[in-house]
Amino acid sequence: MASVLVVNSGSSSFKYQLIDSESERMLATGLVERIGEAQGRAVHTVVASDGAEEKSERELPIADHTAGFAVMLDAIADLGPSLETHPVIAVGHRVVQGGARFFEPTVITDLVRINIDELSSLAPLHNPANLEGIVAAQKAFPGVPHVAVFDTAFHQTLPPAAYTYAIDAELAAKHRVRRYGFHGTSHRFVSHAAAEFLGRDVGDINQIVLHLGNGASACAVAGGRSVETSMGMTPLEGLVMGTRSGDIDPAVLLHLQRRAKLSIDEVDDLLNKRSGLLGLSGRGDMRDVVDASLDGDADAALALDVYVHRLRGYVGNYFAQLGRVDAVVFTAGVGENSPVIRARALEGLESFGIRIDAERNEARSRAARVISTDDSTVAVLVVPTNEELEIARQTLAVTRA
Ligand SMILES: Nc1ncnc2c1ncn2[C@@H]1O[C@H](COP(=O)(O)OP(=O)(O)O)[C@@H](O)[C@H]1O
Ligand SMILES: CC(=O)OP(=O)(O)O
Ligand SMILES: [Mg+2]
Repeated sequence: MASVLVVNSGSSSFKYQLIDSESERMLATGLVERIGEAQGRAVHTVVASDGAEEKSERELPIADHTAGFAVMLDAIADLGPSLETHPVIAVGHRVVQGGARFFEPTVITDLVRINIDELSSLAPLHNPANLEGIVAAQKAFPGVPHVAVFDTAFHQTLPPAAYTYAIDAELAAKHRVRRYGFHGTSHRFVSHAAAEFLGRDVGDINQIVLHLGNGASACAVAGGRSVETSMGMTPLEGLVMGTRSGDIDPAVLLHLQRRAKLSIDEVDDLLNKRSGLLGLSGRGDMRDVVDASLDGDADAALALDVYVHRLRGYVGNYFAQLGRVDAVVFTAGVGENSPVIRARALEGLESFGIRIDAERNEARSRAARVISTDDSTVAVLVVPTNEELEIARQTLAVTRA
């Protein structure tokens, strides 16, 4: 039974999944992290057909992504699954920025690699890392097609009114400054899964999808098409995130450069890596912020207030953009696991047709579920995302076409 390898590369880490190409079952998943540091770490989990998981962990220096792929291959050889029984027939890569060039999953040729590299200026934190993963994976699996699946692709349907920044039009066009939107693979997967759960045709309903992970974005999906989303030219715009500020008055950056004498790189680092929940509370992980707030930590409480305030603003905005909303859907780490954030995001919105059922919201489950009351006119759902499965599907679709 053939398999597809899905790779999601970050700057000093990559995550992977091996997925059976017929049954779509996850055969193994893993994480190689702290690449380039004195001590790296690799976690490999084999998933048996009954769902039982066997996890193993190694600490060792991992010089670069190529070395990381060798570590992954060793783990697979030592612990399974057997690549003789499950030969890898294609590799799917998450690529964050596809610009205005890539709207579809794309087989990676030399030219495509050059284009992804060239788009790095529009996603300086993500595309260089994605490319490193591609180069290393092509070395490790030379004989099979490699396919890039772009975070931006689902948002190709944004209307000009949603993707245009109100700045000098010529300058913007010259430097490709516009909103692209991200997390599209997740928004596509989740909006389709939500429609299926509701027994509705995705083309017939309007949804607000809230992808709340480390990175977070909201998406207004009308009839299966993205019509508005909260991330912009880069994944920095929009919601408050683990370490990213989200929306901010651009004049703040100018002020900090002039008055605090921060360099451009320091401002970049501040907004992307030292802001959001981390900047406000000293904690970037939502679980820690919620716990600290329950312990009476005032900074953590304010961080939550700011996070929820921004989120509610986007929900209201997208109600106005869509006119009619059939479902609000929570997904990703925070969206799937935090009843308190879900409740606070939508409390007091009865006049919008939203009523959360407290008991349903608190119930723990890994399956798609409804958390609104039966008389809520808008269905509120929790739908687990699965970007890797979506990437595997799109990868296979391209290679089979
Ligand atoms: N039970 C929980 N309550 C609140 N937040 C949670 C819970 N479980 C996970 N999270 C949060 O989810 C976030 C990670 O989401 P995830 O989608 O895995 O991120 P990413 O894929 O972007 O790395 C973290 O901030 C983590 O704290
Ligand atoms: C695009 C983006 O923000 O991705 P992530 O949430 O994985 O950081
Ligand atoms: Mg994620």
